[in-house]
Amino acid sequence: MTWLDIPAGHPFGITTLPYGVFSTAADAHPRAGVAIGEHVIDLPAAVRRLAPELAAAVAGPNLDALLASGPGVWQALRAQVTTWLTDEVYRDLLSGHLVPAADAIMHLPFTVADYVDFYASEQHATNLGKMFRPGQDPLTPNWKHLPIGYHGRAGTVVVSGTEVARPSGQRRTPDGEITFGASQRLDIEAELGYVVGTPSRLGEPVALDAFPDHVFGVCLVNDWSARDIQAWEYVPLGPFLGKSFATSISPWIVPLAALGHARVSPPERTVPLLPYLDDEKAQPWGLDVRFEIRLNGHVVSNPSFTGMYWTGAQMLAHMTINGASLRTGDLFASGTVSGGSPGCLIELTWNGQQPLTLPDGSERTFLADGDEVVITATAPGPNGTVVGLGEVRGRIRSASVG
Ligand SMILES: O=C(O)/C=C/C(=O)CC(=O)CC(=O)O
Ligand SMILES: [Ca+2]
Ligand SMILES: [Mg+2]
Repeated sequence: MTWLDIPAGHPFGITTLPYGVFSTAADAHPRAGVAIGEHVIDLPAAVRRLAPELAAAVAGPNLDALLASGPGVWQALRAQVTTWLTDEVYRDLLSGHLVPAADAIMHLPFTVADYVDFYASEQHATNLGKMFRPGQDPLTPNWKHLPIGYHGRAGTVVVSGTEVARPSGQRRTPDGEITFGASQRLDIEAELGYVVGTPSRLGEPVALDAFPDHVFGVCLVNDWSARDIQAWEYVPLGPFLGKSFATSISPWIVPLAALGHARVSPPERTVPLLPYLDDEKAQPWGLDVRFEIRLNGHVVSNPSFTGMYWTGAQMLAHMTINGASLRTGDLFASGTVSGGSPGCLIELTWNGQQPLTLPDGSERTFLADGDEVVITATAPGPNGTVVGLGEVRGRIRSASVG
């Protein structure tokens, strides 16, 4: 129990303690913070006062130093923050370092090194296969042998709240004409992102059970996708400009330590896996995370992460099995989460053939200029608590070209 007044069931209760980067009107320096209820702990200031031995890990304008400091420091800092918030002794000292969350301006929390996007939902892969490759098996022959992924564009990862300009590019019309212009099929993709802290050495794969030694935590990802640009460009090298214009992430990174109660076994594997991916005897890294997607304030879908075929540990093991090294700040995303209900509009409207009707009477197949999408998610915490993953929000503005 914390001495702070937090409404029961708050997604940022004492069992969450996510890390982000904020500034305020009074102090414009971006710095690390921990969200607790309707407040943010000014972490560098609190640590200088209460745990100076950890000061180096929370210094600087972002979470880069904390990510690089490794699991020992991550555990020590989380234990400290928990003690400050639960032991009355710290009440007066810590109160001076609490900022109202409403005053916090959130920034991109870490320097994104490499960005990789996977394709780990069997439901999503099956549906997209049917739409993009009609007449073929929806799942490609490799799908159940390895987590398929591609390298994205790290420099266009933006923090929640950043406006997204509608991309322009080449499309092919149904009668085969090649045209240029603003995307007419702009979509969302609700995903879970994994944030790498501890780097690895070139030439040394990261085994399944080393996942928590390297991954600091998770965030929410909206991998904006221009389906018309994507459908024309993607053969044979995969997604390119249809997905590289912007990827939004939530401002709060929830540490893996907060997700202990959310861990579940992934679905039964119907195809035997090679040893480096075989997690049958390993600790399971499936996660019971429930998403909610709102379009202009209206809930349009509630996908569940729980049945994702591939786990984060398998994605990491696969990403490094060739000896590719990890850097602090690498971000890898799960791919669209479409368990139970879809995590993108192309599935929700079945390739634009079944428009959604919003409560204001307007219809949507894909996103219109001015539309705002908010993705939130929660996971179960200990003793019936809720661990919130916060939100990733973005509004579409009109194309600047075309
Ligand atoms: O099936 C395809 O050709 C492509 C599908 C996607 O758009 C996949 C993607 O970005 C990964 C994902 O989010 O699942
Ligand atoms: Ca994606
Ligand atoms: Mg993207």
